[in-house]
This record gives sequence, structure tokens and C-alpha cells, in this order.
Amino acid sequence: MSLVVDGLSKHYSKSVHALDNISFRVNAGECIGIVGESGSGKSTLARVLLGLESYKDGRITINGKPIAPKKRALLREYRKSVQMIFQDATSTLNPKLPIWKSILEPLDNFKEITPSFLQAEGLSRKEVAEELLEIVGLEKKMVDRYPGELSGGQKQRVSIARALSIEPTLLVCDEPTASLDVTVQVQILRLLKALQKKTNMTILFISHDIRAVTFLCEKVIVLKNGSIVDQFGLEGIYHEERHPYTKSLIKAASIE
Ligand SMILES: Nc1ncnc2c1ncn2[C@@H]1O[C@H](COP(=O)(O)OP(=O)(O)OP(=O)(O)O)[C@@H](O)[C@H]1O
Repeated sequence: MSLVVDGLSKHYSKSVHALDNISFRVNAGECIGIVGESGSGKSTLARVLLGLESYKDGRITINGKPIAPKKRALLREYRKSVQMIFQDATSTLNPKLPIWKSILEPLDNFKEITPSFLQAEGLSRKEVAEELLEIVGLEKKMVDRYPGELSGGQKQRVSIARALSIEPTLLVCDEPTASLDVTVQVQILRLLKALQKKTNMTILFISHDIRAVTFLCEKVIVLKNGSIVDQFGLEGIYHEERHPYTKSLIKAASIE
């Protein structure tokens, strides 16, 4: 799956240019990080990429096909291959449902999809959710729990299980570790890395934390005030040519 963003702009008003002429490309199986401080346009970019918001200028194509948020049929087709995880797993899981029901939501929405792990016939719906829980490192017996009975890290694993259920080719992660303890952050990043290796999905990882981005991603885009100020492969992180803003992020994170 390749994602090409070309000259993308999104203006909320004359003075608020959340995204200004953004261009980048992600190839199949790559993990790309988008790093920037609060207000740089990261979440806007995620929402536009998911087709949740329209955009003014530019083109977004996935496997050569445009994403057109106003064309429902195109958007539905697109959503079959894209999933998202958010910072706050609590708000994305229905507190009144046992987690197995939440995990199956994407599969319920796209009944035409049969993921490879469901090729074994005769699994009950709950057993499908159990399989997914195992994939994200949780015990099967947790399947009947409610979100309120899980830790922050466990909830994020559940939301990853739900995202993986339809075997997306693109996973957009918007600050998925920002509200977790440092040790749990590392566990979730390790999980995402392992899952990416196993499934070859493309990951777009959005974060204010350049440490997390460099842990997971081989390519980095630096966003500032809605514009890309720097773009590099991980091997070039310490090159002299890095933008002063990138250098300041590296310095602040003490990863010099
Ligand atoms: N719905 C909206 N209406 C008007 N302005 C908006 C809207 N959403 C975002 N903005 C503005 O667009 C700019 C980019 O916001 P965005 O939320 O994309 O940044 P961000 O990098 O994700 O920040 P944070 O890390 O704080 O969430 C900001 O100036 C913000 O105030």
C-alpha cells in the first residue's frame, strides 16, 4: 500500500492554516513518523488522511486512488484498508460493552472482509475476539471484561486489537502512547513494531515525542505551524543539514 500526499492544505480560517502545502510519500510496509509540537497540525493531518475532514487543496492518493471524503462509496472502500488508534483509548471504547464486542466493531461494519486469522472455520464471535487479544499480548480470559476494568496500557492494546481486526494496510496512530507511563509506552511501541514486522502494514505514527518516533519509525517528518520543515531517514538524524527546529527537538529529548 502506498500513500502519496501532494500539496495538501487545510485552512480553518484566513488566519488558521492548519496544514500548508504538505507533500510526502509512504511506501508499503514503511513506518513513518510525524513529529511536531502542540498546534503544528498533526491531528488535522490524521483526520484528513482518514477522510474524516475535507481539505482545500492538494491530492491524497492511496495505491493511486484518490481519497475523496465527499464520495461515500470511495470513502467506504478506503476505510476497509485504514484503521486508527488514538491517544485516549478510554474514549474510543464503549464503557457499557464488554471489550470483545468493541473489538469486533470494524468486522461488523465490513462483513465482506474475512481476515486471514479467521480462515479457520467455526470460530464463535467471542473466539475471534480472543484470537485478536492474543495477537496484542493480552490473555484470552480478559474477553468479558469492561474497559473500566483495564489499565491504560491494556485499553490501548484492546484498541490495537480492534484496529487489526480487519487487517488494515495502513494504521494511523495519533499520539497512542502520550497518556501512558513511560514503561508502558515502551511496551506499546514494541508491540506496534512487532506487529508491523509480522503484518507488513504501513504505519503513520504521529507524536510530539521524537524519542518515540525514532524508536519506531525509519522515516521522520517534522511539522511546524502546518508546514513540513524537515524530512529524513533515521540514518540521517544527526546530520549537520538537519533543520534547526529538528536539532532543538533532538536536544530537548536528550537523544543527541
Ligand atoms: N476544528 C477546528 N477549527 C478551527 N481551528 C482548528 C480546528 N482544529 C484545529 N484547529 C487549529 O489548527 C491548528 C492545528 O491543530 P491540530 O490539532 O492539528 O494540532 P496538533 O499538532 O495535533 O496539536 P495537539 O498536539 O495539541 O493536538 C491549531 O492552530 C488549531 O488551533
